[in-house]
Amino acid sequence: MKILADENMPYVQQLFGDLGTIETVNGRELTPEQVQEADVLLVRSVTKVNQALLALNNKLKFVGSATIGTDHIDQEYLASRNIPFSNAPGCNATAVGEFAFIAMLELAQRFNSSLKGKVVGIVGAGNTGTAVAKCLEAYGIEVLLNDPLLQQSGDPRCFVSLDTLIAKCDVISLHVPITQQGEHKTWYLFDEARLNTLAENTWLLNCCRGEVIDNRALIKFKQHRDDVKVVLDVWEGEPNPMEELVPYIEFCTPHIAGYSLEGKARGTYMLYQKLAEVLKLSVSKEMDTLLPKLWSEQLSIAEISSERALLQLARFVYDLRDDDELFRKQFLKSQGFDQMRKNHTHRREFSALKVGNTGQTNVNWLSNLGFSGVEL
Ligand SMILES: NC(=O)c1ccc[n+]([C@@H]2O[C@H](COP(=O)([O-])OP(=O)(O)OC[C@H]3O[C@@H](n4cnc5c(N)ncnc54)[C@H](O)[C@@H]3O)[C@@H](O)[C@H]2O)c1
Ligand SMILES: O=C(O)[C@H](O)[C@H](O)COP(=O)(O)O
Repeated sequence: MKILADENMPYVQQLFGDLGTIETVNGRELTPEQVQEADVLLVRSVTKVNQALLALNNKLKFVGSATIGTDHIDQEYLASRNIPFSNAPGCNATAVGEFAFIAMLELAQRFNSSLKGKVVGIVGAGNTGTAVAKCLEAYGIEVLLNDPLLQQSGDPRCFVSLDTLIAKCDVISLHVPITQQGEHKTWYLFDEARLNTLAENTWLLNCCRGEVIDNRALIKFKQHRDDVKVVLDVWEGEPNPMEELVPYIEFCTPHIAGYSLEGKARGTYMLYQKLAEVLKLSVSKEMDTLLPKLWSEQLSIAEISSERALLQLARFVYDLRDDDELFRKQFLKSQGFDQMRKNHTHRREFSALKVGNTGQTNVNWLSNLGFSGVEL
């Protein structure tokens, strides 16, 4: 069996090695000729899987995408050819949640403000939006949710309209899929008109898909609204963000909010489980055996006495400033955006850090935030 896998997918050899021959490929540049002989195709978000890509292949038994988003997959076409497909819902939700939380702490530090006391609005309350809310609520932040689809489906949480969220929130974090049709389409959800409704001093974060914000309109908006601060992990026209936009953005990253080691491993592992199901094989491998051990058992804290101290702890896990600095140096170079993604050192999730409590009792909330080993 020939298994074609994106080169940016960790643990493919360990999980799929027994099942066939693995060939790794540059997902962005994959051609129909390369796919021709594949029995299994494992991709990430940069590969458009459609009729054009699969035109020469008549033996494909499974397509898997180790991602949450599925906008790069023509699922109707796969179904028409009876090719089973699976993505990896939720695989990197914790990574995105922690990324957005850390970015908010960084913004607070940069603008001599405090995240504590702000109201945060989450647009799209699925896996990643809920993961952000979990971090914020653990830290005692008030969160408002907007998700008309979940609201209509009877989700028992409390929801508000997007207009109310914009009016009431100091911080807005976007977590919707990209959709181009229907009543709740998200393409340019934040267009010029909506950007102009943002309250003074709003912080806006986008960790979902670039085209949820009209990036040209954002440039125009920022030219006269310096009070609004923006964090972008995703960009219209990836891998080529608009050059004029970058100077207006507080923290820039190349679509790596979901790039925790755990998140990527979970993505590959979920495809392994799905392929085993499709091929009627038993699942013989455990995900936990793939990951390195807990990161540190040494870190003992008396208490997190201030938001600054919390940021220090967060930076120990992931220092967003490093990626931002590298992004500004690299994004205009040929393949700069993709090289940064390819070479990204996977950060660990909070759960990989075992924090020892040296006796104080007021650090219990850190375990709600996701850290391991915090005890009363
Ligand atoms: N930056 C990254 O690395 C990264 C990582 C993971 C996911 N993503 C992106 O984030 C998206 C969301 O991921 P998820 O796991 O939370 O997906 P999800 O499907 O669990 O949740 C998305 C939610 O958005 C809601 N929604 C859809 N249209 C909406 C609208 N117009 N207004 C408000 N809510 C709306 C849906 O009802 C759903 O509950 C993915 O589709 C993917 O494109 C990016
Ligand atoms: O949809 C997702 O899960 C993310 O956007 C994904 O993690 C992006 O990373 P990529 O698949 O492009 O490596």
